[in-house]
This record gives sequence, structure tokens and C-alpha cells, in this order.
Amino acid sequence: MMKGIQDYYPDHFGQCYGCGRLNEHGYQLKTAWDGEETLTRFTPSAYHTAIPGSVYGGLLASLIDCHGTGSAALALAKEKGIQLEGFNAPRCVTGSLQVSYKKPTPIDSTLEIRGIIKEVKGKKVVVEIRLLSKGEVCVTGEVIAIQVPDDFGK
Ligand SMILES: CCCCCCCCCCCC(=O)SCCNC(=O)CCNC(=O)[C@H](O)C(C)(C)COP(=O)(O)OP(=O)(O)OC[C@H]1O[C@@H](n2cnc3c(N)ncnc32)[C@H](O)[C@@H]1OP(=O)(O)O
Repeated sequence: MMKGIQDYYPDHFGQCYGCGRLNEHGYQLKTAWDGEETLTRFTPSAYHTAIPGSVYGGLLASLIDCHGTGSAALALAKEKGIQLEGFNAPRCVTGSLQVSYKKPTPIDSTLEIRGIIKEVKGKKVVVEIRLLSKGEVCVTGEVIAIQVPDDFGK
């Protein structure tokens, strides 16, 4: 599996249901750069169904949520020139999450969640997100992520 920004969060940040590397019941998302965009992949299971053949919208929102905060952390690391090693990643939480469902999301394919960094201003990062299934954009969204201090959540 590819390495993501989440692999550089310390243990107390590793329990997140969406992206915590230490949460055995969670999605364990990995968010990484793919050129100028950020990318996360997720393969839904049959039990993630909403309407037959389509992925449950709440799951899709949470994928956008965690991909957004991961993307924001990557953007802050880049902006500050931080070389990722050990557990030194900047960490962000969700301030706001906006989701727009454009068409039903086919469940029988690996999903791609792609982020574009729209703004970095101090500790605030705005990320525009597209979620694709079978190469088609099914959901779009925007996450405003806010950097938190290293001891946040301890
Ligand atoms: C170990 C832990 C687990 C962490 C788990 C691992 C990480 C993955 C996270 C996964 C995603 C989640 O589910 S996170 C969980 C859901 N989210 C939360 O519980 C967050 C709860 N909210 C908070 O703790 C706080 O409100 C913060 C940290 C978001 C912001 O507080 P703050 O740091 O005092 O922010 P503040 O200085 O006032 O504002 C800085 C800039 O951000 C903007 N801003 C502030 N809040 C918001 C907001 N809600 N929506 C839009 N924008 C906002 C302000 O306008 C300002 O912009 P400007 O004037 O400079 O332009």
C-alpha cells in the first residue's frame, strides 16, 4: 500500500475513523500527492450500499472529509518546507465540509478522491475535491481545514 501523510501523524492522531493508521475498524485512508493534485483511493464493499448498486452518501462525505484534512496537511508541509519523517506532519481538523452529489456512485469499482489546494492562509487551508468512480465525477466537495497545535487531542 502507498504511504500517505497519515503515516506521519503521531499515535494520538492515528485513531481517526476515516484515516487513522491505528484504527482497525476504520478506512485507513492514505492521502498523497499525485502531481499537483492530492489522491486517495478507497474500494467500497457491498455493505456500503445506499440505493442498489450505489455507494452510501454518508460514506462518500466522510471520504471527502478525511481526504480534505490529509490534503491540507500535505499543503502545509509543502508550504513550510517540511521534509516528512517520523511523526512530524502538520495536523488539521475539519472546520467545514460541503458535499454535492452529482450522480449515483457505482459501488463495484475503486473510488478515486482527488484534491486541489485552493488557498493556504496561515493555519487555514481550502481544498476542492472530486470523487470519481469508473473515471466519472460523481461527487464534488470543499473542505476548510484548520491546523491544530501538536498537543491537540492529547
Ligand atoms: C487528536 C484529534 C483527532 C484528530 C483526528 C485525525 C485527523 C483527521 C481529521 C478528520 C476530520 C475530522 O473528522 S475532524 C473532527 C471534526 N472537526 C472538529 O471537531 C473541529 C472542531 N472545531 C475546532 O476544534 C475549532 O473550531 C478549529 C480548530 C476548527 C478552529 O479553531 P481556531 O484554531 O481557534 O480557529 P480560528 O483561529 O478562530 O480561525 C482560523 C481561521 O480558520 C477559520 N475557521 C475557523 N473555524 C472554522 C470553521 N468551523 N469553518 C470555517 N472556517 C473556520 C477562521 O475564519 C479563520 O480564518 P481567517 O479569518 O484566517 O481567514
